[in-house]
Amino acid sequence: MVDKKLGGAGLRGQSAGETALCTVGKTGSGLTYRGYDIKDLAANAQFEEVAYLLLYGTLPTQTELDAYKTRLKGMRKLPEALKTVLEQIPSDAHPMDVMRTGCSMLGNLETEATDFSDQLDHIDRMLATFPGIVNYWYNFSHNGTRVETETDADSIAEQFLWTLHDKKPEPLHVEVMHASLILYAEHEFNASTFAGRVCASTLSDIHSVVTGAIGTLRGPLHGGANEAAMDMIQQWSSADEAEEAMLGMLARKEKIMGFGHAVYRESDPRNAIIKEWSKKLSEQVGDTHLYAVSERCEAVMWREKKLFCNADFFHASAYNFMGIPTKLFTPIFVCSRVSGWTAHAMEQRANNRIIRPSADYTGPETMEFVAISERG
Ligand SMILES: CC(=O)SCCNC(=O)CCNC(=O)[C@H](O)C(C)(C)COP(=O)(O)OP(=O)(O)OC[C@H]1O[C@@H](n2cnc3c(N)ncnc32)[C@H](O)[C@@H]1OP(=O)(O)O
Ligand SMILES: O=C([O-])CC(=O)C(=O)O
Repeated sequence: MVDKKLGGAGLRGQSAGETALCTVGKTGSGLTYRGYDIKDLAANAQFEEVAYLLLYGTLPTQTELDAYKTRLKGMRKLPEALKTVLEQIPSDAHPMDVMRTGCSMLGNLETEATDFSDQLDHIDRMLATFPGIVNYWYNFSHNGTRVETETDADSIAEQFLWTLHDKKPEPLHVEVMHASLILYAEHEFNASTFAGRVCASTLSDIHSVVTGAIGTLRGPLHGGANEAAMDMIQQWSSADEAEEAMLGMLARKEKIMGFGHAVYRESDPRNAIIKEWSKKLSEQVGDTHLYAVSERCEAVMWREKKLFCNADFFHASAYNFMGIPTKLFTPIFVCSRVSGWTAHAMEQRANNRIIRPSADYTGPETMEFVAISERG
């Protein structure tokens, strides 16, 4: 991975526009949001501070943060028509599809003005409702209960866990969720953000931007990797078993989810942070093997392939230790990244030209048209 080639297919390494929101790998393995190092943000900030930074341009003062959190708290109620739709979605649906539908339905009920003058209201509403949307559906379809989304939770981090388990979560878990949401909030021109920016560049509405981005994040090569990593590591009951299985996967040239990155060359700075939280949670729950398995996977991938854990890998064990069902992992990513997606949409709108690149044609040269009756 150290000699990663930045070129060729996938627009790798090519600039596709400007942003003032984020740098990825500018200093090798660094990540900054509006100039602030991810390590400082994850260690010291709440997720709402980071969302405010991305959406409103500066870190909030204490008064601004308090007002912002109060505003978001007041926006958690789900419209009855949205609840009705969520209740129709079967329990075996993928929660990312639920998020996609939930976002789209919200856009039908609360449509953005065509001059975008209320864009921030809709963005804040999505931030406030997304945890409730996925967990309302989850609880209804899995437990037959209609969970209250207007909770007393102090933050989006707490709101996610509260609406999932229908009770006030423990402080350590809320702290981990803040860090996790901060780590996932923004990442320059990643696939889902780029999809969102393409949509925004057509002057489409903010719910279409986010719906498209959710569909793009869903895939296992992007946000879906945290779930795929969990499915993989939970098969193994010891580090030795994990190592043997991984060597087999590598020999068969299988992709190992949660490793590698399109931009970083040597490490993903988010990994060390979530890994530390995973370790702490592992000790808290008395885990006997999952963290050890994860660490061995990391060592084997580096030793064999010089591939490193990306943000997703240790998120898998961390979320698992907090009792979060695997299929809800990527929706948490949505609850966070909606801040980055929409900050990019606003940035695109503020200086817009439709995104429409060219293609290198590889099809046949001029063909003579043959009438349908004469085709063999
Ligand atoms: C939050 C996020 O979205 S982070 C990304 C989450 N996605 C994953 O974890 C999925 C697994 N990882 C991958 O598929 C890739 O590493 C990606 C999609 C993240 C990046 O893709 P690319 O930029 O095309 O990868 P890159 O050019 O570094 O690949 C170099 C080589 O390493 C291999 N490689 C890269 N990642 C992996 C992996 N996880 N497992 C096995 N081999 C891998 C590639 O197949 C390629 O081999 P080749 O030269 O023989 O074809
Ligand atoms: O930047 C990317 O390609 C993927 C990624 O890590 C992210 O979106 O967080």
